[in-house]
Amino acid sequence: MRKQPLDGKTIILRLELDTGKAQFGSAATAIERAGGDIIAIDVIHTSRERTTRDLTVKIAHSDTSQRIAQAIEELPGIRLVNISDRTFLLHLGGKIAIQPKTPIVNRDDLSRVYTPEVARVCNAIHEDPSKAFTLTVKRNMVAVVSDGSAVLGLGNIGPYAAMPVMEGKAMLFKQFADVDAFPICLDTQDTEGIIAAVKAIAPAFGGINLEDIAAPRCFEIEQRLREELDIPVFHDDQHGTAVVLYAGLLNALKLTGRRIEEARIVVCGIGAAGTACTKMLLAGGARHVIGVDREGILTRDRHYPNGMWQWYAEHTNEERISGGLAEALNGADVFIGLSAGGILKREDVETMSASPIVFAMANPEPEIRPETVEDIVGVIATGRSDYPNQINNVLCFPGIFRGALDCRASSINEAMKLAAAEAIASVISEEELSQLYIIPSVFNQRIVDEIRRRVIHAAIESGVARRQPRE
Ligand SMILES: NC(=O)C1=CN([C@@H]2O[C@H](COP(=O)(O)OP(=O)(O)OC[C@H]3O[C@@H](n4cnc5c(N)ncnc54)[C@H](O)[C@@H]3O)[C@@H](O)[C@H]2O)C=CC1
Ligand SMILES: CC(=O)C(=O)O
Ligand SMILES: [Mg+2]
Repeated sequence: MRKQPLDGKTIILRLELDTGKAQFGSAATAIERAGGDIIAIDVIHTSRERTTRDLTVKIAHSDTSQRIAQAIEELPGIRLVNISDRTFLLHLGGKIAIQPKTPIVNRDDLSRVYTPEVARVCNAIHEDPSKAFTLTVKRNMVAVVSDGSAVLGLGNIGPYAAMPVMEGKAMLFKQFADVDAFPICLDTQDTEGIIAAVKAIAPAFGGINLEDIAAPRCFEIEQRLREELDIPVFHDDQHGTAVVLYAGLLNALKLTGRRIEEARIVVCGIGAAGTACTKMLLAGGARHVIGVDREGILTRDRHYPNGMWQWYAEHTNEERISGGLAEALNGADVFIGLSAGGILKREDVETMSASPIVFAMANPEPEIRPETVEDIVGVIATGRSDYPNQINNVLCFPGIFRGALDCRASSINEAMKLAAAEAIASVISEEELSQLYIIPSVFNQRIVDEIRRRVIHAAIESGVARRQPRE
């Protein structure tokens, strides 16, 4: 079985028990019957009338916690105050913090980090704004900007609900590439409003990572910001995803003995990620790409009000195949899913060519679970950490920004993206390449350095580097 087992989840139940009415033993029995394994009990508060206890319970499946909650609700004199799981506990108070680099222990320190001495530094930057890169956090700071309109595959959940994802991205930047990143979730979904807000905050940042902004507005926002700012602006869902997908596909094609020029490729979900991935595939030589969205296959026989779809229809599906996902998949070699969870069925995969490549990249739920088709596919990958072959933009954005910041690039261009894709693919040697290992793990220590090195080289060669960093 290829699926890596999910560790049993630990939840913490806070129970309030009325003295006299409630029996703790009945709660313990109900929890065990519902599938929970009590591993610790803490008394939080006790009085004559009631007792509050925290029960740490191991569960094997996510739906067990709901069953436990229902079972407890039926017990007299016992109230379930809340259920927290370790994931929620980990999010308490957010996941990142800002730390000063030097302590302030006396007035002299205070005078230098703040007024009056800081004024000399301000004046130096006023005289030469490029000094902001050396004398402020700008040099190593990236804004992770979202409007909450296409958060993972959860859709338009808004800026507050988007924060945990953006904080997570900021953590990954720091953890993997020592880039200081800050989550900025904007309370506007207006294109001009987003552009204005990002331009207004740009002085503090050396780069802008746009995240989870829905198509088609993400295209204009990115293009305008690229034109109007002199720091890299990178829409991660487009380009980070495309870079990693391309790297993974190069290896999967090699493994299954296919050539990109001949492979019949179906891209499902023609939004931010699907569009950028297609552009990268076309630039890499793919000639038989078909795009499918909710309304079916995109074809040049139709006119689309969405300009990007119009472009897409004109540059793909030369054979003018029409219909839905089933028609597109018939005989296809590759499925690339960037759409929604669970939409691909085993019967669909059975109509593809022998040993097809299936990249089900929707998050958090892939288009199809690997265990459903692992016996009939050549390669399967998802965007998740709990399966082998994780195709996720986290493999790209830390390293590509590390490189761009270190050479103070004014933008992240096509040459740098291609360099990043080649860097990722190169981390796996011919001997290592296998069905379960077409893409390196995010924990592979070589990835960020390899991407950084090649991206800096590409930036210098293509003339966007403003500084030659030391190796
Ligand atoms: N693994 C990875 O690294 C990444 C995965 N993703 C995932 O890809 C998905 C799309 O992300 P974005 O492009 O940013 O969103 P988006 O909102 O820009 O695009 C999604 C597209 O999928 C289409 N779609 C939805 N349901 C569909 C269905 N049943 N059949 C066909 N098309 C359908 C939508 O109409 C839309 O055009 C999300 O689940 C996201 O989590 C996105 C970026 C990176
Ligand atoms: C991975 C990612 O950026 C997404 O699913 O939106
Ligand atoms: Mg994203």
